[in-house]
Amino acid sequence: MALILSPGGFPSDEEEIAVFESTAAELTGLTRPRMPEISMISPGLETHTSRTEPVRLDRQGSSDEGSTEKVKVYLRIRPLTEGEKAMGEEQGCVNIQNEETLMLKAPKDSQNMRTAERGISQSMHKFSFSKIFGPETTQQQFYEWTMKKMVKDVLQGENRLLYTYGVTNSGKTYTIQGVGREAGLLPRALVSVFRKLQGHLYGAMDMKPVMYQDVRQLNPGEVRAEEIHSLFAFVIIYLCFVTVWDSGIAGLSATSNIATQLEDSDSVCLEPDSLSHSGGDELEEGVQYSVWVSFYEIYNEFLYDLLEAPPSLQPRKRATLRLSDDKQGNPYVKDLTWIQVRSAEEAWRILRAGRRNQSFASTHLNQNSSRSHSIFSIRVLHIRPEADPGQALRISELTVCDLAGSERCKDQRNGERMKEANNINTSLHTLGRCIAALRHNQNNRSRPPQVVPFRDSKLTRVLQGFFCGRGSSSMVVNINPCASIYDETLQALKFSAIATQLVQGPCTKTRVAYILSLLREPALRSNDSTVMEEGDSVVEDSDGEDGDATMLDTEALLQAIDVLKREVQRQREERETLEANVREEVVSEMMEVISRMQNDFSETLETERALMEERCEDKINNLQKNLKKYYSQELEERDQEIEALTAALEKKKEAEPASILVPQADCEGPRRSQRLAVQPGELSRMRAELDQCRAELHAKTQGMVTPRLLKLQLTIPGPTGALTNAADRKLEEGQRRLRQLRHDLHRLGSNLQSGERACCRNTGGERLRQALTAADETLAKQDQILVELQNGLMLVKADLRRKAESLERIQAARPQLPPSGFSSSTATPASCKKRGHGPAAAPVNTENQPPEKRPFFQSLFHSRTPSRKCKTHSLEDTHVTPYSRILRSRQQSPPPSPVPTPRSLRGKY
Ligand SMILES: Nc1ncnc2c1ncn2[C@@H]1O[C@H](COP(=O)(O)OP(=O)(O)OP(=O)(O)O)[C@@H](O)[C@H]1O
Repeated sequence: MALILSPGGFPSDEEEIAVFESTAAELTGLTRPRMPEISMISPGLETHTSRTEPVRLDRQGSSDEGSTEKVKVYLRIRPLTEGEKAMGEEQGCVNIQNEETLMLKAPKDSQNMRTAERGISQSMHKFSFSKIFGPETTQQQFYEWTMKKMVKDVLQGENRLLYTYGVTNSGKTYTIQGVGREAGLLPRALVSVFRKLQGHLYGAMDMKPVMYQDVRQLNPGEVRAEEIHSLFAFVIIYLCFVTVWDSGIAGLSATSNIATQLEDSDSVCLEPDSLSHSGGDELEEGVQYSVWVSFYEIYNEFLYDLLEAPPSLQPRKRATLRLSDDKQGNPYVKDLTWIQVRSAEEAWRILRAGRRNQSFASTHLNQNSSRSHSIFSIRVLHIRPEADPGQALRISELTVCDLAGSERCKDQRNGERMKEANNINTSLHTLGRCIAALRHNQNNRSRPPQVVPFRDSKLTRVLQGFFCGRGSSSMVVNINPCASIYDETLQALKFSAIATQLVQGPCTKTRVAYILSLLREPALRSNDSTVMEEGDSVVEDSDGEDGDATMLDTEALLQAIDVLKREVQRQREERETLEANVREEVVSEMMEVISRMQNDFSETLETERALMEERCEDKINNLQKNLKKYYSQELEERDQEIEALTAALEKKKEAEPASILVPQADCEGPRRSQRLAVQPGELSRMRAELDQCRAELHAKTQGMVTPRLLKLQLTIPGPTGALTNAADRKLEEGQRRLRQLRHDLHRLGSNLQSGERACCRNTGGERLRQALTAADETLAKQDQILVELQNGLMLVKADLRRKAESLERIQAARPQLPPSGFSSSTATPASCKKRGHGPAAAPVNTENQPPEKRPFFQSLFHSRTPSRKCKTHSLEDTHVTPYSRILRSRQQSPPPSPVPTPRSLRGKY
């Protein structure tokens, strides 16, 4: 935690947005949103006492306490010490403008100034108080203004609370207890009380305050025990027995040292002269007073009795006290020690003895810092011994609470101090929240009240009664004008600003008047004629609003109770009806709101949907437009390309001699060229491969022709068997190469197919596909022809073998003939001419060759078209189309090689 908790739950400086003026501080949102807690204290009216039951007494209010009177908040500024001045703490940050107004000006090194420089908060703050007391104010002056009237009120039967609040080392303890001859408020109040009660003290000890604010009639045994207890306590006090208590938390050494210091230095002088004499003129005639005191502290959210007598001399762990509620739900400290005192000195000594048990410690700001909230109470029993012996008329109380100083947790170097500071700040914070909630409820009476979080800390729980009608409270704010603790001082003043807005809780007198008015109400009495009649007499006896309930007789009071019960019942029913109506209204309003929200939501949804649809449509239209544009551009480009290719093809066609083109190739050429042009890279590669194939095919064809011719030449003169075998080998090799070529051709066909596919996607694919199918069919036909040619070849080979055999036989028959006669290149031209077909064709062969086989053999190497047979071989190599060349290469492939069927090829397309 970096900064001290703001007790009132105020926003930090960073959150401030305007000049802070205490009287205008708004305190909304400080309480938790839960159902209201019933915190009003019912005063009760019982006056009958029994000897065993606790007695509930009424608290009579004074005439000057109205329900609209603001809570008194006094500001006291302590003087700077010489040391502090020397350290430059005097920077004029605290300025008294007049008796009620204080101006704070942030010193340059303060957090407030830093935030002010950033424009987040203001550096000047104005606060209003009931009265401001400067550093020069004496203890006597301060008492006169603050406590004197409270003492008077208490003796008249009222309950009063005075508590000090401020940063540590700001002078709270000094104000309450004083130092040396500078007696504080409490010793002065004690002196004043006993002076006023001089001659009016009740001597017996048979009545004792118990619980919340009851009186217990003691039996003789209890009286004796009480006397022994008091005597024991006094013995301890008078012997100045220094009992060292171990709080179990704070540690021994600090406590014992402080106790010694108190004993040595903190001897407040109760000088009679210091108090202006005031007799007991205002006291009731015939009433005697019994004065009891108690002293306890709240340390780390535990309650410790500071007047508990030690059972042994050994230090021991202190017992904690419990908080309990009486039947009416009023909180009280259970088993708290109450000691009857007969003089101010006795009371003062008890206070001093209790202080030895209090938790003090040395902090960096205060060497003798109170680490707990200490609460000293004086209860006065008002007794009429003659008129009503053994009964207390009423009980009143003066409580003085010295709150522990708030301090920044981060300043604590010790872990225990840190824990203490945390608890102190938390309880002070809760006190601030309670005050804020009370103020909110007072300012907004028409609205349901906020929950006042009294139960959130022990401190607020024990002080709850003073804020809820048990009595009135006053607050003393102590500040230290040191510049170094300016930020903490500012927070303390903000907290006090809330209290200045608080109105005192309704006094008891108002309630009595209310009860009496109920008895006078004819409407209430109409249901019960008896009550009305008897109530009339009550009304006659009563003195309007100022009437005293104690003046009524028992019967009247019983009837009043009945009336009140009915009134309670009526109010309860009214409230239930009101609640039901409110709930109904809330529900209907909520339903309206929900339906309105639903409609709004549907409208919004509809609008959103329309908007989305519109956007989507726009997007689709844009997309369509773009696609259309893109594809039309693409098509245009393709068309242009096709046109260009067609033009180029036609041009080429015109340039090429038409005679060398096969019809199929003629019709297919341009289309294929178109495809090739579409895929220039791929098709040029294929074209190159085709050319290569063509070259190879040509070479093979030559290779095949040559062996055959050679064979024909050699069959006649040479050993025909060897030549035939060599020719066969060559033929087989040629066939193998042909197969390879066929395979290559097939691959090329696949490539062409993929190229065509790519081409067909964007161009007239269907037409191309049809053309290819037609080409395939042509290919198939050519294959068929090829097969036939293969068969023919086989026949030729067989014929050749036969011829070779006959040649051998002839040679065998004519051994004188030279064997090289036919094979020599110098063979007689006559013999050659006889054959009519060049040197390769032997006359025997020609004669033995079946006449129909020759065209077949020739067709193996030439076009089948008779009109083109006249074309030379050189033209075949240079001018035939690639497709016709491929076809021819297929025709030359041997029969065993797999021939692709038209069906299988078609399937590929
Ligand atoms: N009005 C004053 N005139 C002279 N001295 C004062 C005055 N107020 C306080 N002092 C001195 O200031 C010092 C701190 O005062 P005190 O112990 O009362 O502070 P405190 O607020 O009770 O601190 P803590 O909360 O830590 O207990 C003491 O030495 C006290 O004597």
